[in-house]
Amino acid sequence: MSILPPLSAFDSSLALLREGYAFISNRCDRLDSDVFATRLFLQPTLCLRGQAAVELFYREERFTRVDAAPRSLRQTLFGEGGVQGLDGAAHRQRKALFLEITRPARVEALIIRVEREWRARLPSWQSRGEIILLDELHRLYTRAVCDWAGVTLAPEEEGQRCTDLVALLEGAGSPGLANLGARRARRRLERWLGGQVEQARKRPAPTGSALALIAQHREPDGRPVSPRVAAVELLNVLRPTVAVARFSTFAALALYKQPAWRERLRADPAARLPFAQEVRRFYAFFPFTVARVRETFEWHGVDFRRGTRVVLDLYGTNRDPRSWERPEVFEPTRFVAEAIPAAAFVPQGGGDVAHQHRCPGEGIALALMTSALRLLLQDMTYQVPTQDLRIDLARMPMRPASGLILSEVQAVQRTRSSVA
Ligand code: HEM
Repeated sequence: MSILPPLSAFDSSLALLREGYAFISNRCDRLDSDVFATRLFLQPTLCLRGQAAVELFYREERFTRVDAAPRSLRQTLFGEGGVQGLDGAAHRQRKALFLEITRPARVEALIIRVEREWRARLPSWQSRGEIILLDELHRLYTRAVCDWAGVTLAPEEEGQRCTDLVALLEGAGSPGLANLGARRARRRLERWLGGQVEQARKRPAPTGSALALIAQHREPDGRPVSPRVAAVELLNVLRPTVAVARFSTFAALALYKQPAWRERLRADPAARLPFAQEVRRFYAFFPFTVARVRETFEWHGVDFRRGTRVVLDLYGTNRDPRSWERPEVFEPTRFVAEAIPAAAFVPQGGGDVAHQHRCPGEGIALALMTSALRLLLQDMTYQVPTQDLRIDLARMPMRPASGLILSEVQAVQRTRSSVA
């Protein structure tokens, strides 16, 4: 028996595109329920929000990821055959590869490259009147992550590869032409990286690089992954690392909006981590994540029928007033003072990273964000001119409209004592 609250619309896809990040929360609030049934893109769908829902969603015996994401996302954001669509032993083996790639020592090596690249670009930023931080960070992270991953990127192709990587993010959540552009970008990127995997199998790539580890990876049956699937997995490292540019830009935006925190973070490097955590909670990237019901079961009086698509609201969970005091206020100290329940804070998914689909890139995201804060606070001075900083919740992934324009950038001469 199901006691689902009724929703009047036959299909809610247009409402989803109109309301974006707020789509699930708006309905949960209205229906006073953490679960509701609807149709999205003509498929029956259950939408979930909140801590208890997160705990349910990450039970592997309840849900599968095979064939879960809509085709339009698989052909743009994720690719076909990657870790996101695997279950069980195949998933665990592939996931172990990502945990190897994102080990803390490797993340440190990435940060060294990013900081070197950032400092090298300061004179050019200084000579231009204004820069758009989001665009600059996309370029900078593309260069640094390719070098770090062992991927050859000629200087003349940096612009196009960066544009394609960003198109995967921007096009995935949009209908029409942008989505078509993202599909084309994926085909170009997979061809390019598939070629590099084939090369790496003949003449090994730098030891320990993501390219080398992925090229050498074996499936549970002992066979190597095909060059195309290897390219999908390499893109699963490059694309989201470039995407952290958004979180770093939001960190810069939060510094601008919170001048008192600016001073505090300058004086106290340890406060930068809780600040970055609050940026991940307050601003957002992935609105939702998706699975399908493995076998029919009942939860809170609601039927979860086998095969039904289920969408978990990450954004709404991170702002759920039952878990967060004054969730609409940007307040980094909540990450210092309070013990945060794991299922309440899910900007990059929940559950256990080795066994479930939680993002393996949280260490990279936090390290890149705290490094961006360090560079913005210590290595440069700049102004934030008047501009359109509004954030449109219907635009997925979200961004400040202007991309955050910085003007009058000046490099700060570093002395030994200024390096923290
Ligand atoms: C902007 C920062 C990032 C955000 C917001 C983000 C968010 C997410 C989310 C929401 C998921 C899905 C969780 C789920 O379905 O349960 C995910 C999965 C994943 N992320 Fe990230 N991520 C970010 C950065 C990274 C980075 C830097 C990497 C680089 C290694 C990465 C690699 C992956 C992979 C491979 C998966 C699939 C994991 C699996 O299916 O087991 N992500 N991410």
